[in-house]
Amino acid sequence: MNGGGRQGQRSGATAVHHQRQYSDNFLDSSSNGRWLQSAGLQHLQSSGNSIPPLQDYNFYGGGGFGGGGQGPRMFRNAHRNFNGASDYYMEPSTPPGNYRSMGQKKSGEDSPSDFSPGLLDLHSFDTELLPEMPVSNAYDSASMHHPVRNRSIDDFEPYISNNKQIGRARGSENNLLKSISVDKEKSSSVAKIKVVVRKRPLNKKELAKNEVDIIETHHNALTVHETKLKVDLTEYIEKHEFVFDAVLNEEVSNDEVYSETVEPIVPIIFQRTKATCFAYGQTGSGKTFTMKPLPLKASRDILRLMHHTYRNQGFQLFVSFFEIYGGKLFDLLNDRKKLCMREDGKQQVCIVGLQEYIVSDVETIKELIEKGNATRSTGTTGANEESSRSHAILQLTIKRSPDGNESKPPRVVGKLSFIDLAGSERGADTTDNDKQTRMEGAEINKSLLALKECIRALDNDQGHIPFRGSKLTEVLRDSFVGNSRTVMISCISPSSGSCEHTLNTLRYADRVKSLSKGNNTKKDAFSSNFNLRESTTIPLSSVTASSFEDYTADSWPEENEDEFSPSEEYYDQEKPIWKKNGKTEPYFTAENKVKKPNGQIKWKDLPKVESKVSHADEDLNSLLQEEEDLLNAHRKQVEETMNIVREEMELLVEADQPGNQLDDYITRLNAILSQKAAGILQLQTRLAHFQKRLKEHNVLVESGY
Ligand SMILES: Nc1ncnc2c1ncn2[C@@H]1O[C@H](COP(=O)(O)OP(=O)(O)OP(=O)(O)O)[C@@H](O)[C@H]1O
Repeated sequence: MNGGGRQGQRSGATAVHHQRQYSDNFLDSSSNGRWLQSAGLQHLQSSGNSIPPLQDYNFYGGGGFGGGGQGPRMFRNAHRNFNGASDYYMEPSTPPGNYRSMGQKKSGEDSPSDFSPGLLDLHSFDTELLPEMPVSNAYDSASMHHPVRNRSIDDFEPYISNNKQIGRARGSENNLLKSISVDKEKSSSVAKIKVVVRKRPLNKKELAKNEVDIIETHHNALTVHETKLKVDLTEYIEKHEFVFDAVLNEEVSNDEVYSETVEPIVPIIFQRTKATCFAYGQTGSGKTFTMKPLPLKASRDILRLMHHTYRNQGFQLFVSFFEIYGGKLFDLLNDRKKLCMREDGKQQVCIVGLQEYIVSDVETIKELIEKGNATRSTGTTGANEESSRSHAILQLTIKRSPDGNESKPPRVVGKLSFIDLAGSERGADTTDNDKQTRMEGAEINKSLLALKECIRALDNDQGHIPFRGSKLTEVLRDSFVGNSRTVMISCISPSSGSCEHTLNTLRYADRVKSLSKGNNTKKDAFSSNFNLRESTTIPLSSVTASSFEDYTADSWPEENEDEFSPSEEYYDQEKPIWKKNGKTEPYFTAENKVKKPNGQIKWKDLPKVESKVSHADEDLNSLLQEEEDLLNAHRKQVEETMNIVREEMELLVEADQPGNQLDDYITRLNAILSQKAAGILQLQTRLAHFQKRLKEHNVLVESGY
């Protein structure tokens, strides 16, 4: 998680050792601010604006949701004032307040609602009166469960009118309201899973190390330019191409990120849907920077809807905020009270004791978010000075009393969850870290591994999805099943030094993308996995370090739309392998003369019998092309397998701590690898067959047939 401005502690933040300090300094998200920031000159940025724009994440202080800013970090390693393994799991700093266990529920009140459960379903609480909660001394402004004040949209105006982007805010409001009133049904057309990639700018550290930007973005696609070494140690560039639902480059503001990701799903949560937005990526890639402003922007839109479109319909908005740290749950709005996660009889996840606050204005939500962020666990990693060491989950829940009868306890209508995942680090990056950080890393990697297992299981249409592998996956369960919407924001660093991490993140994102509705056929899923039309070999000497764009324009071969797709070939092995645009074609036709991926033809390999039979060239070329495509598919298989092995091994090594049950993972990994090995063997057999045919063909041509 990113360090935020922390020059003065806000009055609302209770001063406990793990809390962050805040300042109202912020970096303008205007292009000027961004320029200064990316140039490492943020200290030159004016901090005199006392009322920053609502949409500026930096207004909300330090890291975590709503935080930001670049001020000096006063509390480094905030959660590490203790040493040694025995102190690893931090206990809540205050005793439980109004703790109410599942067992205390009155029987018969657990009536099922007629809507689908939300993430971290709180049905057990929704169907009974919410507990009376004390108003925190340190947090008076956030009145808990006070009646909705029924503020109208006009209540927001004074705040917004101070905002230099008022026009934009109103525009956005109009868009939102219009889109809902015109067609509520449209909400059902929002993609079930949307995968967005966000690239951050190079940071000071990377620039100082002369690292270059290796990510080229274009619309919803991006290309990673990976520098590799041949066996003779000459360098070449390998291109990896990916396509996602959206690709946001370093120029894109947090406002635009919101419009692209969360804004479209806000109206849906009034339609009995649960939605989740989570950020994934290596440590320091920009997850917190991206996630922080989203909940506040979303709650502003939710409140607008409640005050306009759904005025007087009895909707209420609740906020809760907790973290998963060291495999345990802590309430970030209740002095890190330790929470229990339980499954009810309907396999719905409940978080027992989680404090919810009823809110009716943006200010209160902002303060709650600040409070939660201040309480969140952070530490320093090799790649990020102030890294999120926990998964933070902020939930906005809409509830309503059944039949509009306010004497009845409100029930969940919909829920929007924001998950800022802790950053993953490879074992290789963690050598400088202390024991505490390494253990945190192990726990984080274990949960990310479990998440990956779930995604893989869903991808493979496995009957059993191992959601119970970690607390994180239990929490995320509802994001992937049932009536839900999920937005995954994959954050990537542009730097050459992070290439391997970036490719891992993008492959992970690609896997999640393949779960998306309308995109979930095996073929699509796997062809998306094979978006990696890599392996364009180019001498590095001809590439200027900073300008891949120029290089692409001038020297790189055009992508051929008709290019053979090895993915289809491999995963659809019952069909003939020669396919163009999805159509099967005969092996030996003149039309099959397809450019090689690198635009070259290996004429020197061709036998010297060309002119005797006119169509022999074409046949031969087709055969050679087929052979080459097979080789490419084979190479990709091997590479993919190696990537899986490397990735998994790193995660396994990191997660291999006493108490972690890794047998399951290892068994599953073995199964995956066996499957891959079988695929490779099959390709090798086919390749041998082709080589035999090629030989026969040469014999025929040489003998004049
Ligand atoms: N799009 C961006 N534009 C400008 N700066 C960015 C952007 N994304 C991230 N940064 C900066 O990069 C640094 C790391 O970002 P951040 O803390 O969000 O990473 P993270 O992925 O949350 O890391 P961790 O997982 O370790 O918590 C911060 O200084 C942040 O301000």
